[in-house]
Amino acid sequence: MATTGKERALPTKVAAMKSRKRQRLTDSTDQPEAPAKRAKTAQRPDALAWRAVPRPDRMENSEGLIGDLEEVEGIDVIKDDSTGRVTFMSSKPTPNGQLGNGGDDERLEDGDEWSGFDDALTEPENVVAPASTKVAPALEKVKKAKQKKAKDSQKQKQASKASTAQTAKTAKTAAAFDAMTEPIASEEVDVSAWRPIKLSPDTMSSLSKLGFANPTPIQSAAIPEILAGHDVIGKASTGSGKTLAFGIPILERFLELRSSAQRTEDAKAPLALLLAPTRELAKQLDKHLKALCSNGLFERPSMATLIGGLSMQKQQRLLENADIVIGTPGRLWEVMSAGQGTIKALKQIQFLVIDEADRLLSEGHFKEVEEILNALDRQEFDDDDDVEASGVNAVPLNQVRQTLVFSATFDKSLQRKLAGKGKAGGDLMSNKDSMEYLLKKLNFRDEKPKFVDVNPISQMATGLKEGLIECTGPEKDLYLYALLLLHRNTRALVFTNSVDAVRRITPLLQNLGLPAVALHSHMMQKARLRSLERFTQAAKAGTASSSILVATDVAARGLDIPNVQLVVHYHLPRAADMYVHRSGRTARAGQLGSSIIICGPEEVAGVRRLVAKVHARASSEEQSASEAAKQGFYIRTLDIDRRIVSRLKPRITLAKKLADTVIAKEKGHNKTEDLLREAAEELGVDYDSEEMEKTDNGRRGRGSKRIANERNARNLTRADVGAIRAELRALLAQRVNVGVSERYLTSGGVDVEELLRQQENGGDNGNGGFLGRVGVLGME
Ligand SMILES: Nc1ncnc2c1ncn2[C@@H]1O[C@H](COP(=O)(O)OP(=O)(O)OP(=O)(O)O)[C@@H](O)[C@H]1O
Repeated sequence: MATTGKERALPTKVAAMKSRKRQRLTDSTDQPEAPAKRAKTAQRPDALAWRAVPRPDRMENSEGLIGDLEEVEGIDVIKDDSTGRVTFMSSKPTPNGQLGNGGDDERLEDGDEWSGFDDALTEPENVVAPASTKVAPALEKVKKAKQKKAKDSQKQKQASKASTAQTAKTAKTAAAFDAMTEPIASEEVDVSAWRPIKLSPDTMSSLSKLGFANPTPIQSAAIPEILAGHDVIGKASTGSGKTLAFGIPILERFLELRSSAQRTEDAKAPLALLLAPTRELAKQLDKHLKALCSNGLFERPSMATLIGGLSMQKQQRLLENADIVIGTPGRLWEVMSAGQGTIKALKQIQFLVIDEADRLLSEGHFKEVEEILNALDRQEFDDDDDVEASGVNAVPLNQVRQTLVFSATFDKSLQRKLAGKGKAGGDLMSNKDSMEYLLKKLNFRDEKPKFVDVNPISQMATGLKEGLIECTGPEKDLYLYALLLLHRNTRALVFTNSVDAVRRITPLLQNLGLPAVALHSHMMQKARLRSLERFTQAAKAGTASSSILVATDVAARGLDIPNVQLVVHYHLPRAADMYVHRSGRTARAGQLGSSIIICGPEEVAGVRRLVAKVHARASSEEQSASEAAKQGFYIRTLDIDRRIVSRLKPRITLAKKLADTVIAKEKGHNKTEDLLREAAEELGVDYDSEEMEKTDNGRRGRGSKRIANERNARNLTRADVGAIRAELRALLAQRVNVGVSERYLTSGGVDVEELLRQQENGGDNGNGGFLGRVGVLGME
């Protein structure tokens, strides 16, 4: 194939890239023509209008090995399969300039490599589209031509059908996030309490429309420091408004630059870069900030949210014009390193925000975070602009930006150091994935960033009540059921430590007539969103119906789901900070909520220590756990009347049988797994940590018994299953006599809370016969 002189000079790798690109271009031949749109003539390749393009950032350090890159637009590459001959057909622009000129209408159609979320979720309607498309434009154009040609009448019909379904899906998926981030109020409120912070009238009016009458403590404390230009490390309890603590100053700076016309279209670089550990949290940041900016009369900042599952090209284009960039480290690094001039643009950011900082580390994102930070800090000069030679004193990049780090939890010893009370010295760089190391890498511009800790005594929300329920391992399901029955008409989040436990408990609760949905990391992204949507919709509706989300720790951090009143730790959290984050899904934004741990008798002492540690003062980090416990916080055991719980047992037994049947049949087809499982059983070892439910102190749990149950369940016939179902239905409709009066519990119809309220108000046996003061589970 003939090539341009320049192209011949390229190394093999780049030539191969081009050749791959062209190979893909030949696909256009299998689509019907759209003659009205173009007039084509065969051209010699070297006669095509090749145009130089900048090298992707990742290739910048190629030390001259890679020659110039070029691209060409508006051509079709036709390959004759029989001769292998390739012809380049140039396409003349149509009179309205729609083909090959990067016009708006084309942009609306591209980026169709949807894989995960819907486009509407990521393309903010206020984003001004880039004037020219720099990313692989030839490929883009031909793809669009291909789409246009493909619109024959039959396909059009299918497309319109699909698009209707897609629109519905888009709206639905978007709704899941909407629900998570719904502003608290939509009526304007008096915001005079914000005056001491000295915000602009635009921001004040936004806050008023959001219904946020008062700043939260972290907002009061952090915003002035950030506005004064300091680096800030912010710690505040879960649900306390940390997002706007950094979001408001970013908006303020945006408005300031806009009004002083410093931020012209020509010199536009992103103002802020926000890193979040998960896709859900990145989307949530996006929604919170949009909500803040959407109520004012000002022009909103453009936002680009870079997360996996979406078209890279589209994200790169969004980035070109973004004021605020939000991303998960993996995708952000991918986009940064493949982009052209992206790193250079991001070096100019004025704010770098690390949200849920400790989770970034626990999610194993450290390497990417490190790459991003290194790239942002690398000082670069034009080829002939050697610093030493020129004697130019460049402004260090970290001086250009403020760094803001936020979380609800920080390691206690780190907190002490940040607060200036820790021991000096120590090898900070030795523990490479520690928070301390991250903070070192962050290269703050202040010698000492401001550590804003608005809750040094407790990391827990003030409206949170905590308690524990003591029962043996095999009784956990029973007690969970009893607890959820007692909390009918509430939104409850049940946390487990394994995906398998979620898979088992969810159908178990559903069989018992409770509206449970599952959320874990092995679910497809769309299924995760669907679960969240079902849960949040119920939560948002605020109806009397209950709603239960059974989840792994994937849901533990940051998610702002409104109106969750109860968090249950079915398994003990693996670390103290996880207890804080899980419990933080309730009692948010000044509301009330309960967090209840279900644990075995042998675990109680450990649980008490864990909870006491969480409540212990940051300054007393060196004290022993028992000392911390003595300090005051003592998590109470909630008494549940065992006689009553035992009456629920037959229901649980049947519901478990049913759930086991479904699980066993699902697994039934996997012979290898069975063989491995049985072999492991014979050897008396765990087959898989997720398959074999363990007790939380690491001892072997009920795995063997469950395998036997599953085997039995697999052998059940359809008639057997039908009989169990009928038996369970009958049981669920029956009274569970509390032994004191004709009170009863069922899975439906009876409002247990009402029942117990009556008892509290002087009904027979004021103690309820079932639970001690159930309204707050004895936690008043
Ligand atoms: N000043 C305010 N007044 C009332 N509500 C607020 C205020 N600021 C934020 N909120 C609301 O409080 C809720 C919790 O805020 P946010 O998600 O920022 O908490 P967070 O501290 O980041 O929590 P987490 O640590 O769990 O991530 C949100 O729904 C938010 O809209």
